[in-house]
Amino acid sequence: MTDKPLIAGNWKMHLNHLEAIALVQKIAFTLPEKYFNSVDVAVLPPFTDIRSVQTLIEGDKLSVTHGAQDVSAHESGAYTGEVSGAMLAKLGCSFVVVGHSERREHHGETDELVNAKVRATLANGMTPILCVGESLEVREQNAHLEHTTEQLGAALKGVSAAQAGNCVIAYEPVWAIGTGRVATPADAEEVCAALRERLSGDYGDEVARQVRVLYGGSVKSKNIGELVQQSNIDGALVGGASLDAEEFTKLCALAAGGPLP
Ligand SMILES: O=C(CO)COP(=O)(O)O
Repeated sequence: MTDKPLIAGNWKMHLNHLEAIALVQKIAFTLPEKYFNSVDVAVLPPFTDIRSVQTLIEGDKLSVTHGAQDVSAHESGAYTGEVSGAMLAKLGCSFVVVGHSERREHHGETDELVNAKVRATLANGMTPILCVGESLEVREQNAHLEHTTEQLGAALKGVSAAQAGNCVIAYEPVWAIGTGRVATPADAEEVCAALRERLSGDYGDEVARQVRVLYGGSVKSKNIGELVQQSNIDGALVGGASLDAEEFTKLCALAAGGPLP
């Protein structure tokens, strides 16, 4: 519903810090400055790359923003292997992906933990990119709207209207992630509209309008155009296609309304 879409590249567990620098440089080199008036572009590298990406972006005053793929629910302390919100904020992160289905599935993240991570992100002045999405089984039972809106409600428990307005929601159907099987624009729009309606019910129309709702799952340059034309889709969370500078910049340019760089 916002005028300016957000295209966020979730690199997942790919690229070391040197490869990360090369990719951000290629993106910034390929995408002329004027595109950034019409699209926000973010990269979400692994933790080990963030400092290098920050140094490059700040040093060269690039218009690309950056974030992280996860955060600890704890402020600090004896939590071996975890990274706190304060540490990420100090690295200039604007965004943190929270509740990605890969973390829910492989790391047993519950709605309660996702909620704690949303709050940890907000408490440190960053924007959560809160992921929700149904499995194929849930979709086949036609329970996808209920499932995703309940995930949203649970993740935002205790979050104020002002904080909710500063969240990004990403609808990522699990069956569309990394499979090449993109949701149809109509299917994606149906869920994104339901998520916005839930936000409106919980926080009012103004907050619901303010929040960017993204679609994620096999987004490529060939399907981004139709997706961002949907009235409730404000951009995309891109996995595989975000690792290829040419494909990713093409996708960003198309989200900005073109022409191709
Ligand atoms: O999980 C995703 C982004 O967070 C989507 O991944 P793909 O674009 O590779 O399907």
